[in-house]
Amino acid sequence: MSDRPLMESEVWYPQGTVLAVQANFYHVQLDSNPPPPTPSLLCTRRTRLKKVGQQVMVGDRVVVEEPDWEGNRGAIGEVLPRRTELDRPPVANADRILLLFTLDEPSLDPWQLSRFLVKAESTQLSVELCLNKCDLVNEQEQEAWRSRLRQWGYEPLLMSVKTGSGLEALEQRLERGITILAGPSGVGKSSTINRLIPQANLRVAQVSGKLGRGRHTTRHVELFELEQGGLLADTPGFNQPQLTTTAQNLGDCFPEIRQRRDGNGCHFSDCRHRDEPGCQIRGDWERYEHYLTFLEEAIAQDTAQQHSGEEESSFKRKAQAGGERRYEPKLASKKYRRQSRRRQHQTLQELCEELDEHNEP
Ligand SMILES: Nc1nc2c(ncn2[C@@H]2O[C@H](COP(=O)(O)OP(=O)(O)OP(=O)(O)O)[C@@H](O)[C@H]2O)c(=O)[nH]1
Ligand SMILES: [Zn+2]
Repeated sequence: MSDRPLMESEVWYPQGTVLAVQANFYHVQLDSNPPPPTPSLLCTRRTRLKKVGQQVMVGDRVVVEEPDWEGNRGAIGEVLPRRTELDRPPVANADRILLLFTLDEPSLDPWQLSRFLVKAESTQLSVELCLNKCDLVNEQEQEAWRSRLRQWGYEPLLMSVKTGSGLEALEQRLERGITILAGPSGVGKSSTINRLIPQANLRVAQVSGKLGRGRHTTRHVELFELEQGGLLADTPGFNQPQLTTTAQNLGDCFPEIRQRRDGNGCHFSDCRHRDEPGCQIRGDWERYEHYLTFLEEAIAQDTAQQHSGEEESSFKRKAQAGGERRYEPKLASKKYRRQSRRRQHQTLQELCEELDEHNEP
């Protein structure tokens, strides 16, 4: 077997990660060989990938064929299977969302934070919470918030871009995989990126110039390499994210609920945790009030969606009259069913539409 000639398909090609997409070009950061700094190649996409409609996203793991080391060029011949996929911001293989907030300037609004957390949890990526500008508040206040947020199920990282405190710990939390940075306006997202990735400014400016648009549009996403490892994507600020989780899935977005139901579940598998007998979730925990409020929103949205679905389906029946009838299986609401991938896309899509609205003139 070892004597037979090497088939073309067995030739070793380098692999890498797509950091940015510009028109039909892909910036691919090659894996550790040769380290560091790992060369980045400007790649095109093989025609056969185009033919089968294989898209290449930022964050994709790809195989680069025929690398031209002198000219720093290559061609993407294969996209490896994605672990996760967000539609908008369009990022493949993201691992976590880093939510950045502040205790002061602007002061922390628990409801707003809760909304952001639920929205972030609804992507099913892991969620890191970071509180910036801790130079503006005293130790006591910091400690009070820390223990309060622990009750919510989060271990917040307090930091200050201004003094540099906490930045090392932040880098440690981000040193593996792909992180998506999000948070309301003015909390220091740009400052954080510029501090962690000094060359980000420069690269962003170049890309923006070519594309003729600012960096704060969700259609342009770029991954920045952190010095300690890990990749960071920036998303623009937005103020009140619209919650799009179904009533059934809302509980999944609260660590307090996930934790409480790990013991004995509620008596009813579709318990909404309001006034049902045998509920294990209802009770004296701070964000229970948030849960109830968001639940009302979710129920209203579910109902609105159901109505529009009914209209749509009666239209379809008419359109198909006399033709072939198709029955689609309905998914029964299972206890704690995780959101489908489609749902995940919708959620992010909505998130991004809000971002666009907020940022584009
Ligand atoms: N005191 C203090 N101010 C900070 C700190 N980090 C950032 N700032 C200030 O906060 C303001 C907002 O910072 P940005 O980095 O622009 O915030 P952003 O989150 O990118 O804001 P958007 O672009 O609106 O989304 C700036 O005036 C920063 O100088 C900090 O750690 N301490
Ligand atoms: Zn319950």
